Amino acid sequence: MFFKDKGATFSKSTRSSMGTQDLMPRRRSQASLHYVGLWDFSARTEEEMSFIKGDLFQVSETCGDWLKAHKIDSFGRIIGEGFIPYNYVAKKEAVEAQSWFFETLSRSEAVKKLMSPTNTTGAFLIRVSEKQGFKYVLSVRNEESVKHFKIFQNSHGEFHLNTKSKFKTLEDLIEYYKDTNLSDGLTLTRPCLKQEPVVLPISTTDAWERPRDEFTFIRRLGEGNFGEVFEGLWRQQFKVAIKVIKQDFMKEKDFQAETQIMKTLRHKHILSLYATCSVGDPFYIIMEFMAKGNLLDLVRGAEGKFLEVNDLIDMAYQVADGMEFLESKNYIHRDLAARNILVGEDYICKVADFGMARIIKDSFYKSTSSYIPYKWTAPEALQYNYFSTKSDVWSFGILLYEIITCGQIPYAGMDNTEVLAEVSRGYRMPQPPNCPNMIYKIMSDCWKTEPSKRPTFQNIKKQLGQFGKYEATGDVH
Ligand SMILES: Nc1ncnc2c1ncn2[C@@H]1O[C@H](COP(=O)(O)OP(=O)(O)OP(=O)(O)O)[C@@H](O)[C@H]1O
Repeated sequence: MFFKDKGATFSKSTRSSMGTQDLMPRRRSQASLHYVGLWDFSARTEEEMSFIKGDLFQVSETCGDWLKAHKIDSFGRIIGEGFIPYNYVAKKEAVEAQSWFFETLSRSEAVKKLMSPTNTTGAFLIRVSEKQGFKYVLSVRNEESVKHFKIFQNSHGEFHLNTKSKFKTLEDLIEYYKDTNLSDGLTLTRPCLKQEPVVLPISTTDAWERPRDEFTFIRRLGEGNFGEVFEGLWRQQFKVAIKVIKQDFMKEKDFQAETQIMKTLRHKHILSLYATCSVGDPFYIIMEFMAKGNLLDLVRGAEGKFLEVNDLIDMAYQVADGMEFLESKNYIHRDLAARNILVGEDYICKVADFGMARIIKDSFYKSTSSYIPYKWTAPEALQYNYFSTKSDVWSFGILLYEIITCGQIPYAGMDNTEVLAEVSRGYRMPQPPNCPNMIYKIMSDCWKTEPSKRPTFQNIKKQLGQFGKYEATGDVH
């Protein structure tokens, strides 16, 4: 039993199951931090704790996606304890608890959220920017478009859009621009509506290896070299993607080890792996479902025609963000390409299919040339099987080419053998029409023969982050 008595410690089994998430970077002691519930949450197990919006908590520890917390009343007395999902709460009195604060959100995600039919002109949100020189961006709906304003912070900690009007807090800035013209008569009205976050059906104590009968197949989404992918439901309630891999292709002994690592790689721009079914044939890999499918089909299709260069670069930025994370974990993808980037609602892009190369039998992956993505693979990887983060950087250059050309096949008209021969002789694809010089420069740097001369993903992300149009208000900063 857990949490029946106030002050009870977590049971051994709970702790050991948390151990699977110990590798996650988020686990740390959080003694006495106060949190507030943003949504109602119903506990599904004894370890979890139900709460309603507005409830207060003291969080003592973070364990992956869960917080170990005490519920407190307005006098600070403990009235309950258990695990709560991190995305249902925020630090009290912190900007995170505000309805208009959306944390790290890319430009295209902000646009999609604000353009949803539930919002009208003046709907706004504040998002965190990783770009240099400013920390926050104010994104505001203006009829059928969205305007983005940089929020600067001076050495006194004051926030401002221009040099005239400065504010102690972001709340003050928002109140001011509810009555004051931002640009062209635009003022702030209501915060952009937030969607309730999703909680995994898996609890803190469940194992990652799941019985097959927990999954129902809905429809086939596509087929790759090593199996099919289906949209499905987990325990009849939670939408997932199920990758079905035939055992013939699978290096069984590496499967558990590799998927174990993949499960710990949690990042906004990395596709989440939820569970596996590896008892019997075929194997299932249960993943996050991405409503808009793969990036290559998206940029080639009808929606691609409406995407502007800024939107395309924003997608590349998101991929670079995910890859920077894998780079920081020294994790090599080996098959980075637009077909392996998946796109969700709000155009969020996530790097997928990482680690697959390691769980597919070498006889299929290496010696069968039709499975080798020649046009995406760095020369040293093709010739000497030398894969590294820098060979991923090479592939990113090709992916950037695919994105900016809305899905053209790289090295058009050349077959695999010609590509290898030409690239080894120093040939590189020319600058595509409509490709900004700075983007072509990044591509060319990714394709340097000497791997160490190629940029890091951290650097690529920084360069891509320089792009983006911002509005000016009043006295331009
Ligand atoms: N998590 C997911 N959510 C939504 N659609 C997905 C998901 N995973 C895959 N798909 C769809 O299924 C298709 C096939 O995926 P799969 O990973 O098997 O093949 P691939 O990436 O095209 O090729 P391969 O992995 O064999 O090199 C994808 O192109 C994509 O459109």
